[in-house]
Amino acid sequence: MADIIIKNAYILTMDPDREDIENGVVVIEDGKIKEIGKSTESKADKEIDAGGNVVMPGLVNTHCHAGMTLFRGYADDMPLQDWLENHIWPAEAKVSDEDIYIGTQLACLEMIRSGTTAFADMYIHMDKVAQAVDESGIRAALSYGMIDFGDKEKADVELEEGSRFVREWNGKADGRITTMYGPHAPNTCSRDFLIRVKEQAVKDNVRIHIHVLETEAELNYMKEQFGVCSIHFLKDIDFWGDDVLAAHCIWLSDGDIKILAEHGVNISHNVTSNMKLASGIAPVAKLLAVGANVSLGTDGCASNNNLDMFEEMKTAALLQKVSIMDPTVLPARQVLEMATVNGAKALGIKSGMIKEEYNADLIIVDMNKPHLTPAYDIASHMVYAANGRDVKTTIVNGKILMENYEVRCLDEQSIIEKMKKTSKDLVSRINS
Ligand SMILES: CSC[C@H]1O[C@@H](n2cnc3c(O)ncnc32)[C@H](O)[C@@H]1O
Ligand SMILES: [Zn+2]
Repeated sequence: MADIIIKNAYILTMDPDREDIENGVVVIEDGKIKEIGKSTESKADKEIDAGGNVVMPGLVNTHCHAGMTLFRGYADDMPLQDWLENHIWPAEAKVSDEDIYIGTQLACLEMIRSGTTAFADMYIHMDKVAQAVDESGIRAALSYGMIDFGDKEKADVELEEGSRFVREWNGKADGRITTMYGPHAPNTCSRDFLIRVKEQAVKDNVRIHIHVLETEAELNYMKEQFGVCSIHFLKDIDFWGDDVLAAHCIWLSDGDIKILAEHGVNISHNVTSNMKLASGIAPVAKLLAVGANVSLGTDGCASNNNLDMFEEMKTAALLQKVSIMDPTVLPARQVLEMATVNGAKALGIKSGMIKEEYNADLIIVDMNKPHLTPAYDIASHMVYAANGRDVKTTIVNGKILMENYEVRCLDEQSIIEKMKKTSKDLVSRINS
């Protein structure tokens, strides 16, 4: 007996070996996709009639600071350095475990509502992040964000905390939680520290999540300090590999692009955050053209200001087209691939496709909407016309987290109320 059968679905498989299936079925058992096709002989405890709506892989957000929902709209309209040093970091110094817990609960709620089934996170108070992820039912690759600023004692403390977190949470929550090392960036972490982090990550067999070349200021700093850009600097210390998830990668030369592709580095393109902070335009079309694995991320809510991956898909496509003045770059299917297949590859999870034996991480998108009518091309609609509010049902690891717009795994109203109170308390703490 299977757990769930979804019938009457337009299945957007995202599997390169399998075309979309109209009027299809998806059979789910033990957290995995057991069968897909036109019909099935299987029986299940639960049947969902998709009503002709779209069933597709859940979206994978490959760069987030989930707890930063706490700072949604807190410090807008300024460049990265001023934003981080004068607003965000002083505020983060005042947050408590409980603040991060509620911030992450809200983020999970927002992601589940808008069709994200897995995300990569780098932040602080990570035990609370992991607890919120565990309880929500979502999937995540979590890392404690480490900064040493060249201070040896701080480096030891940060690496110890990063390692403790990696060991304590890897594989927890029925395997929904995996862990990574999270050195913040090449201009906030010392060379020695980055070497130690890489060694430790290899030893522990986990991946690394890092910000790279997000700003021109970082590029200039690295050239002044080390005579090379961050890409060459990290190459020289043997940091690069397919175990690395590099967020942003905006200020790249053609040579840098080649290095990233040759080393199989996973690159998270965080287009809305890059536009809001006016950090620059990442050369996504060039990266994809040389075979680099580029996925999509929202970044934190203070630089976005939401976690809607449908918005990221549309904005990523439009910005590349206009920046290169070529409407053929990043067509809808390729953007969908970035948000699903490539994202899953970046996190090292068997998700991102509707395919037998893959994790049952999938969503149902409600097509019965004025802005989705008519529907000539489903992939086009998912990228250019739909938004996160069109997601009707979200399933992760074979568990229904939201059905017919009703979130089951979290108490939505209580989380919203708690965040309203928490944000008021936090602002008075920051200003005191
Ligand atoms: C030490 S935990 C992670 C750290 O990163 C900060 N952060 C959030 N968004 C960005 C960004 O776009 N670039 C660099 N750093 C960012 C976050 O506030 C945490 O302090
Ligand atoms: Zn970030």
